[in-house]
Amino acid sequence: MNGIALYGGSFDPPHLGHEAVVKALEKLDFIKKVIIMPTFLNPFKETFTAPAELRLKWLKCIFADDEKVQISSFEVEKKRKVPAVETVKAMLQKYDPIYFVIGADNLASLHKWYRYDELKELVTFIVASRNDIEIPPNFLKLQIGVDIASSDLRDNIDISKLPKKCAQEIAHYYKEHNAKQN
Ligand SMILES: Nc1ncnc2c1ncn2[C@@H]1O[C@H](COP(=O)(O)OP(=O)(O)OP(=O)(O)O)[C@@H](O)[C@H]1O
Ligand SMILES: O=C(O)c1ccc[n+]([C@@H]2O[C@H](COP(=O)([O-])O)[C@@H](O)[C@H]2O)c1
Repeated sequence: MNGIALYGGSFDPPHLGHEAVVKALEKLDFIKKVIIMPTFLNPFKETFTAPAELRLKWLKCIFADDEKVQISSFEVEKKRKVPAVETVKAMLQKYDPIYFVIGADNLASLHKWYRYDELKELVTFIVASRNDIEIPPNFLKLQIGVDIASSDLRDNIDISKLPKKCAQEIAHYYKEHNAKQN
């Protein structure tokens, strides 16, 4: 079976940092496909700004011409918080091995993820560098140097930090739904 990178995230909104992670993954010769998995809601979060269906649509638009990328609606369709271990078990029915991709900021809470001891036996983690956070040597490291965060964009949308495709639509949505401005 083929090895895939499973890249989960809120993508609220998707930005150039996410695109850089995907492009870097595509350069790895052991990755045949990148599956982007937008959350309905991150298990550790209580809210989102853009609804899941919209975030899913934007990701499909951004990566429409990228044959190595697939956007999965698996978690969005569940309409609830889905722990990574549940998604991974479902994806393992079709793909093996699975490389689970996270940004380095997620390392601090990784041990608190639902059934982490089980999850870590099922996948190999690839950790994208971010903000000089140290990545322990037992993780595969992906060098990314894009200092952009969705939380900043939700506060202050900046079209130059969004992937070109669909940038106008995404920017328009966050301008309309910015809690700080409204
Ligand atoms: N600029 C970046 N460089 C490297 N990894 C990133 C970057 N932005 C996001 N990631 C990683 O991609 C995944 C999805 O990110 P997410 O959708 O949460 O965006 P975010 O910018 O981290 O959002 P927020 O600011 O709300 O935390 C996470 O694992 C995150 O750590
Ligand atoms: O499984 C868990 O308990 C768990 C807890 C927190 C985050 N995650 C996953 O981490 C990924 C990144 O989330 P985010 O919100 O930082 O983009 C996403 O796929 C989440 O479902 C998973």
